[in-house]
Amino acid sequence: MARYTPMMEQYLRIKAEYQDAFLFFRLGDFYEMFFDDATRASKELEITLTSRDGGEQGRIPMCGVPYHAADNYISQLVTKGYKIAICEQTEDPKQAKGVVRREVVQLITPGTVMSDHLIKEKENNYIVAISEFEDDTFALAANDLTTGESMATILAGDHHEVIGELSNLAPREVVVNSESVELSNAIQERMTVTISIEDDTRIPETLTPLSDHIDQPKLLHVFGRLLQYLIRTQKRSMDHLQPLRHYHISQYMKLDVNSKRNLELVETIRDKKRTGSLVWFLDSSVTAMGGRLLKQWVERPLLKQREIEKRQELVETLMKQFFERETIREQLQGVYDLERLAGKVAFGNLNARDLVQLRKSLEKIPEIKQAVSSLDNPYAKELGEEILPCEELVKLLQDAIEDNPPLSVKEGQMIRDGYHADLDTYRDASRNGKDWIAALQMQERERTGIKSLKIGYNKVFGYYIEVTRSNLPNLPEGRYERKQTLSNAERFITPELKEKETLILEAEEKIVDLEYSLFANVREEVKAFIPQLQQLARKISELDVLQSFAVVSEENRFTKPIFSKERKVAVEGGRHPVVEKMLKGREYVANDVMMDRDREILLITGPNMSGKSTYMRQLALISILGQIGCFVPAESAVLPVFDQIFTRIGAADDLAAGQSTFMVEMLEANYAITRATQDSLILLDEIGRGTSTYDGMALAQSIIEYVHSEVRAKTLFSTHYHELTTLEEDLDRVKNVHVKAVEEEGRVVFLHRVHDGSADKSYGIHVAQLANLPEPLIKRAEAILKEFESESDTVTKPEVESNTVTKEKVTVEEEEAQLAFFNEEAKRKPARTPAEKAILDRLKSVDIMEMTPMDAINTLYELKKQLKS
Ligand SMILES: Nc1ncnc2c1ncn2[C@@H]1O[C@H](COP(=O)(O)OP(=O)(O)OP(=O)(O)O)[C@@H](O)[C@H]1O
Repeated sequence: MARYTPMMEQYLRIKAEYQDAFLFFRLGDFYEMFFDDATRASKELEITLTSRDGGEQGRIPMCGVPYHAADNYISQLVTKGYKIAICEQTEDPKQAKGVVRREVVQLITPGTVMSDHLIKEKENNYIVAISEFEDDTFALAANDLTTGESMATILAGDHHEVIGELSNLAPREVVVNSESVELSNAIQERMTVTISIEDDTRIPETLTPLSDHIDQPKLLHVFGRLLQYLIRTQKRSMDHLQPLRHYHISQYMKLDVNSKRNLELVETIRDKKRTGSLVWFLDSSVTAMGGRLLKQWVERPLLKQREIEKRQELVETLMKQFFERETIREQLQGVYDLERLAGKVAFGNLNARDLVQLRKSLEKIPEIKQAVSSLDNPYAKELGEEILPCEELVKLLQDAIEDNPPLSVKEGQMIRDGYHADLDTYRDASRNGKDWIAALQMQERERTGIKSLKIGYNKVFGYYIEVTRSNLPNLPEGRYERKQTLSNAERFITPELKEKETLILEAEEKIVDLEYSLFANVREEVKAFIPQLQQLARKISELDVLQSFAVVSEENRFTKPIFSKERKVAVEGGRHPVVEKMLKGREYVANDVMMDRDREILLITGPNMSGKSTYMRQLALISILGQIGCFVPAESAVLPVFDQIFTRIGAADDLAAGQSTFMVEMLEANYAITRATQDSLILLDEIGRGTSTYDGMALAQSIIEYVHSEVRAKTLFSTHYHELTTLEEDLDRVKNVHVKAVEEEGRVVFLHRVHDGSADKSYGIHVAQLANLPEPLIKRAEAILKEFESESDTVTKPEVESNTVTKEKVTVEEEEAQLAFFNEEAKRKPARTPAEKAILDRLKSVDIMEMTPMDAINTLYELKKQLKS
């Protein structure tokens, strides 16, 4: 059998265990990759592919990266979703018999990265494990390795539920059972995430304290999977893991994936950026921890009125007590990321500078505690009591660690004088030695009369006496032994200098070694404080988010909403905070939203670009802001506590995507109407526009009827089917509102103001008139419209179903109605002149989504010309 070299055999043995990762195989100063890994890595990282003798098998592909630059390459691969197994030499090559022993010391995966430049400051980096159970339930456990936070929940339902919750956590990696193929596929269809397998679900013995308080087998099952995976990949201590927190999604407002996306809560739809999202708008947090918690809160609005009001009241206090708030903000500026520092302590990869940061952060705490406690609010007092300054730790760090230590922990200069007796002795020796050398330099200058003589030090030759070439004749014979020749100077050593050098260097070596071990001890001692630091981090983040709410509410003239149990919305002068901010100078037109038992469904009409979607989103955002405890952008607001918010809001790109969009539209509408309750808010934007007019209109109407009689959720429904506005007459709780636009000096001006009643029907024609379309064409359009109107009153709109509408009934009757639609439509096609027909055909064929404004003007110009000819 053909064999590889012994080292390649070792490589293959190790690689067999890490099939799904790039194996970084340490060889001297390089990490090498071989075979397929090498071919793929050379492409991904754009590094040269070479080859190496593999033994009897001939040459094998190879590429490598220097170990000191490996971080950068690892980052690139991890960002692309790959895993990297780091395989080190685990014995001294000089002592090794045969091939040096090598082992994988860590598996770096997208969900477990710790390196600073791979994790976002204000975002968690979750890894999520999932377990599927036979009773159609799922358990999810999430962990952020950088902060040590762990939480788990149980979900009932289908993959949709799982994906919904995953979208909240936005993990980079999901760990499942090897048999969960369907689930993995469903997840990968909806999100970019690395899927990993872990079949072992036993809680590792050393980590049982993390879940001692949990008795639900499903949670333990999934947490076991998560921990097993972490242990397998990290292979190092994880002392900072926090006890598992069991959370229930029923405690929070439900926001499905679409709604979060449509409402741009954490990122914008178009370019997936944080800038322009609600989180971005709200973020006046000072610390990175606060930023992370803010995002968590935005994604999980509360349901318990008392909890909401608790936050709200503290925000109000913080707004009133400006001085205390400013003190808190100022002190928070100096607080570093305690949570992630705690993570670094646990992994042992922090340096003395991190400890200085930790000390400085902790030194800010007493003043923060003081300022919080002095706020006139019970929640603040509670926080004040819970914020504990870790004095013992501060003392330890103050005594032990220098103010400006170097980055490296192997160069000394980290430990303060007076912290350790032996260290002080060595330092004295070294310092005295150095004084002695300074004195020697003086002596030698006097003795030889050479003013430029100096004593220096370098790593290779140690201490030396340097004399420039021109002064050499003045140097006495005998005592000076030549050490090194430079171009214009000579370096010498004397026996006494040699002797002192040994003393000094020995002392320095001892200093560096001792400092390192003292530092390591301090780091170990800090470990004991991890739970306290984490608790402190939690409280500080909470405070930071609340002060952020206060700042944003004040800066943007927000008001405190009142929550009412009457299922009533009364927003006066409401605004969409992000759109308003984006208007930059142009005035945002505030609008009221009034909904109650008689106004459950608002049917919104108005021309394109008039502000229908903004109006709808505005209510959703006001509700979310209210339920996370922030003030809201309105003059006054009475709100119900919504249990869920559903949205179906089309984007421009949806329009271009055509038919498949219609399917998505129907799926989303279905999702909303089947899950919504009386306490939910539904936003449906131009439902039906993805299909042909009558189809779409029929569906839109039946959806409204269904929501009206069966669901009874508060619903905002925007539509361009003007025919639907007559529903107001037939359905008690449907009301028309419209957004107005007017003509001013021959131009359309959008007023963005919402009024009761339906929009002016001939609006489109009006716009055409403004666009200077030929008079005969406009006249003709008005005539056709009239014709439509008289017919639509008798035929086009099917009778409204009674309150007892059921799905089956709708289908049968609607079929008949639709048939009538089409027959009538065929009959009433007005006669057109050939010129008109040509123009209409041309109009039909243009794809507006593909046009530039210039194209559009040109086309219009040609059409006009055509008409005249
Ligand atoms: N109340 C308002 N005050 C000021 N400007 C507004 C207001 N509402 C909307 N706008 C501006 O008008 C633009 C269009 O608004 P929006 O997308 O809500 O219109 P729309 O009626 O839903 O349009 P379409 O029917 O094309 O989807 C917004 O991007 C914003 O710049």
